[in-house]
Amino acid sequence: RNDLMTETNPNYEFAGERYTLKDLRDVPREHLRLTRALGQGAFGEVYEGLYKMRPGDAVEMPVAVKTLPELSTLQAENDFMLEALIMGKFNHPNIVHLIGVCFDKHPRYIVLELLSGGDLKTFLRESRPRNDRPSALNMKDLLMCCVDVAKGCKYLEENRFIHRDIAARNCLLTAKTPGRIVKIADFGMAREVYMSDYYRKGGKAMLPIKWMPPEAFLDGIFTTKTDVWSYGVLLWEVMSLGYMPYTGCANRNVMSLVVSGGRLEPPPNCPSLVYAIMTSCWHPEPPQRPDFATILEKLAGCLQDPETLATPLKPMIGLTESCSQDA
Ligand SMILES: C[C@@H](Oc1cc(-c2cccc(S(C)(=O)=O)c2)cnc1N)c1cc(F)ccc1N1NC=CN1
Repeated sequence: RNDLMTETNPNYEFAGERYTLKDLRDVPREHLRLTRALGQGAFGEVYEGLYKMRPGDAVEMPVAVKTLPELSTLQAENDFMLEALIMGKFNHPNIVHLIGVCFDKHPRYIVLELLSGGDLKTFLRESRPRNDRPSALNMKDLLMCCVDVAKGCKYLEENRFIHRDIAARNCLLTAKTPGRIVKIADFGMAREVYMSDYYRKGGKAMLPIKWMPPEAFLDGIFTTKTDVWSYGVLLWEVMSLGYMPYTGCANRNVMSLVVSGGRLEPPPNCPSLVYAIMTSCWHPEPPQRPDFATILEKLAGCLQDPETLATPLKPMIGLTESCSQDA
């Protein structure tokens, strides 16, 4: 544990305080049982598991375990540790809870609360109305998901933390059934699960271009208003029930489209009040974009508008190509 702290010694500043690894709860490896693989994460496999809180306990707590493979670079080790430090500092109902870490030896583990509803993008795609089954979701369900994510984003904004990768793929649900809560659950510029959403620009880090504002992909400028832009794209993902934004467009086409003022079209049946929030998040001038407190007020307005709530959900049938076809 200490050998990892020497070279780069990733101290972590959050809300004006400094933290290091010793602030994270140590989970004894022998109290952890990995049960099944959930999927490939950015670092290594992610497992579902059971954690015996106290040795004598009969009950075991379901957890998700991110693993770091033994053969990892020091950079990966530190990124992994930093992600644990980041998550360990947050304390909000709409942000995934870090239970602890096992960093005493390889493979290193990050132990998280298990959100058994799975990720938001998958949930939306599974919830699309089919002829044999009208959608199990209504407009209010969708808006409540958006409210949960906005509350998590507001907490990050208040703590001056820039997420850089707000997207449906990085949000999880406590359950698929009503009463579900959505949490922001990945802080590693996650290259989880949806590898294709990321774009390698100039060989540097993979970038989620379709969720980024111009000042970010042109000049590498990231502020809380970057997350506001991404949140607007997440709103579009939710209202389209999990479509890939700018469907069929290559990332470089999206960059030129967005720079020249092009924007995502409203998903079919998207209430105008909701589309208005999206477009306000996509203002070319970052300061002109709303903050998350304002976004929450606008969403509350949508939830009080009968016409908006009464809007039926319809899956995207014929998607209009929103980007120029030329290379
Ligand atoms: C790291 C991983 O964390 C979790 C995944 C699932 C989870 C993910 C998928 C399905 C189910 S389940 C048991 O409900 O079928 C639970 C449940 N809880 C977690 N804390 C994660 C966080 C995200 F924000 C997005 C995707 C993933 N992954 N990583 C690998 C697969 N998903």
